[in-house]
Amino acid sequence: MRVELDQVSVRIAGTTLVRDLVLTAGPGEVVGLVGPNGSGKSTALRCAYRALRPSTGAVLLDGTELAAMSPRDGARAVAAVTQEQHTELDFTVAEVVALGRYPHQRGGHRLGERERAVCAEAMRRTDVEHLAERGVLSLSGGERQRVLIARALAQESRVLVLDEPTNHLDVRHQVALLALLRDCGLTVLVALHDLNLAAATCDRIAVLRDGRLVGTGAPADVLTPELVEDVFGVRPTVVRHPHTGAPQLLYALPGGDRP
Ligand SMILES: Nc1ncnc2c1ncn2[C@@H]1O[C@H](COP(=O)(O)OP(=O)(O)OP(=O)(O)O)[C@@H](O)[C@H]1O
Repeated sequence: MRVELDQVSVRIAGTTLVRDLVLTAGPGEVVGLVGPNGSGKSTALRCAYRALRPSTGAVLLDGTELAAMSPRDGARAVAAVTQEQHTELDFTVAEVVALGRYPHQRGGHRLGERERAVCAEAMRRTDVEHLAERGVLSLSGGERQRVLIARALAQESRVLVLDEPTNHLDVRHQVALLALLRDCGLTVLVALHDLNLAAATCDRIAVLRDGRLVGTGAPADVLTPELVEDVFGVRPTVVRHPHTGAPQLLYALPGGDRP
C-alpha cells in the first residue's frame, strides 16, 4: 500500500509543528524519519495513523484520503506502535496481542483458529511467546515494547507506523526488530533516533528540522557529514559498513576520546 503525506501541515495553538510535508512510502518500502528532538517526527507520524488530523494537506492510502475512511477501515490499513501506548490494566500478553484483531472483529467474538494462529505468529516474530500468560504490567520496558509490536503485527495491516520502536530494546532485539521491519513486506514509516540503525534499515530517509523536510533520499545520499552537522550540530565521520556497505556514522567526543 502506498502512503502519501501530501503537503501536510499541523498547527496547534498558533504554532506550526509540521509545515508542508511531502513524503511518500511506496508499497513495501521502509521510510525512516530522523531529526533532532522536537523536529516534528512524532507529529508527522500521528497524522499517518490518524491520531491527528492535518491542519492542511492530507494523508493518502493508495490515493484514498485516510480521514475519509471509517475508523475500522483505517485501523485495518494502518497499525501503529507509538510512544504513548501503555496500558494501566493488567491484561496478559496474549490478551494485549489479541487486541490487534479488534478492527477485524464484529462485536466481542472469540478468536477463531486462524486469528489465534495470526497472534501466535506475531508473538513468535517478536520473541514474546514465552511471556503469553504474563501480565503486561510485570514486564520490562523492552518486553512490553515487543508486545506492542506483536499487537501491531497481529492487526495484519498493510502499513506499519512506528515511533522510536527501538526504545528500551537491547541490541539483539533492536537488530531483530529492524530486520523484521525490512523483511515484513509492509509499507513502513518509522521514526528513529539512531542514524546508524536508520541507515541499516531504511530504503529512504527523510530528515526533518523545525517541522520541515530538509533532505530525503537513500541513506548514503542523505547521511552526509555536512547534512548531519547542519541539522544535528554534530559532525560525524562517515564510513561504510565493511559487510553491507551501509553508511555508518562515528562521533568523536569534544576534547578527544579517551585513549
Ligand atoms: N499538542 C501540542 N501542543 C503544542 N506543542 C506541541 C504539541 N505536540 C507537540 N508539540 C511540540 O511540537 C514540536 C514537535 O514535537 P514532536 O513530538 O513531533 O517532535 P519529535 O521530532 O518527535 O521529537 P523527539 O525526537 O523529541 O521525540 C515540539 O516542539 C513539541 O514540543
